[in-house]
Amino acid sequence: MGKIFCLMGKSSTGKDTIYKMLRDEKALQLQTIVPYTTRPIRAGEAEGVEYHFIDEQRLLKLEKEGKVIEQRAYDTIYGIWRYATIADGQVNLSEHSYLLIGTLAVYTQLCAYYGKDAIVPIYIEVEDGLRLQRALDRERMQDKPKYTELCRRFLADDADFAEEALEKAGITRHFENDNLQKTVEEIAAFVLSYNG
Ligand SMILES: Nc1ncnc2c1ncn2[C@@H]1O[C@H](COP(=O)(O)OP(=O)(O)OP(=O)(O)O)[C@@H](O)[C@H]1O
Repeated sequence: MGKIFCLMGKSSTGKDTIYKMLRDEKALQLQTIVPYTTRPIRAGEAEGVEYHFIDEQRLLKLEKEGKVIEQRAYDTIYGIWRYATIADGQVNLSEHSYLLIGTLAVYTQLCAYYGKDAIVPIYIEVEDGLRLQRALDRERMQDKPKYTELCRRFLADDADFAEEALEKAGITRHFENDNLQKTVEEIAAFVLSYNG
C-alpha cells in the first residue's frame, strides 16, 4: 500500500525546494497531486501544473458533492484565497505513493480522510533568524517584493505550528534544513524506509 508523504513546516523552511528535489529523485517514485486554489494565477504558472485554478462557486459545488478532502482559507491582504485537495481520481494508493506540501490542518484532514496509516508527516525546521533571512532574501528578488505579506506569514507561523499542536498530531520527528543536500538525503532515506 502506498503512502502520502506530507511535507510541512513554517514559511521559508525550504518545503518547495525540498519538494522539487524529492519529486525529481527517480528512486523514490513519488507521484504528485495537483491541488486546487481560488487565488489568481501568477505569471509563469499554468493551469493544471502548480494548481487547478477555480472560482469560489466551483469549490462550493465540489464541497456539496463531498469531493473536498481538505481545504484551507487564507485571509491575505488581497482577499480570501482558498486552497483544497479534491477527490478527483488523482490518488490511487494501491498503486503509488505521493508527495505533497501541507499545513498541520491539511495533515490532520488527510489523516481523517485516508486513515492515519496512509499519511506520513515530514516536518521541516529552520532556526527562526535564519528562516527570516531566507524569506527576506527570496522576497527581495521578486519584481514587487511583498514585505507586509512576508511579515504576516512569519507571525502566523508560530500559531500554525505550535509545538503542542505538533505533539497532539503525533509529529515528533523534525528534519532540520540547515544543509539542503544533507536534509534531502535524510528525507529520501526516510521515504525509502517506507517504500523500499
Ligand atoms: N538549506 C538551505 N540553505 C539555504 N537556502 C535555502 C535552503 N533551503 C531552502 N533555501 C532557500 O530558502 C528560500 C525558501 O525556500 P522555499 O521557497 O523552498 O521555502 P518554503 O518553505 O516553500 O516557503 P513558503 O512556505 O514561504 O512558500 C528559498 O529562496 C530557497 O532557495
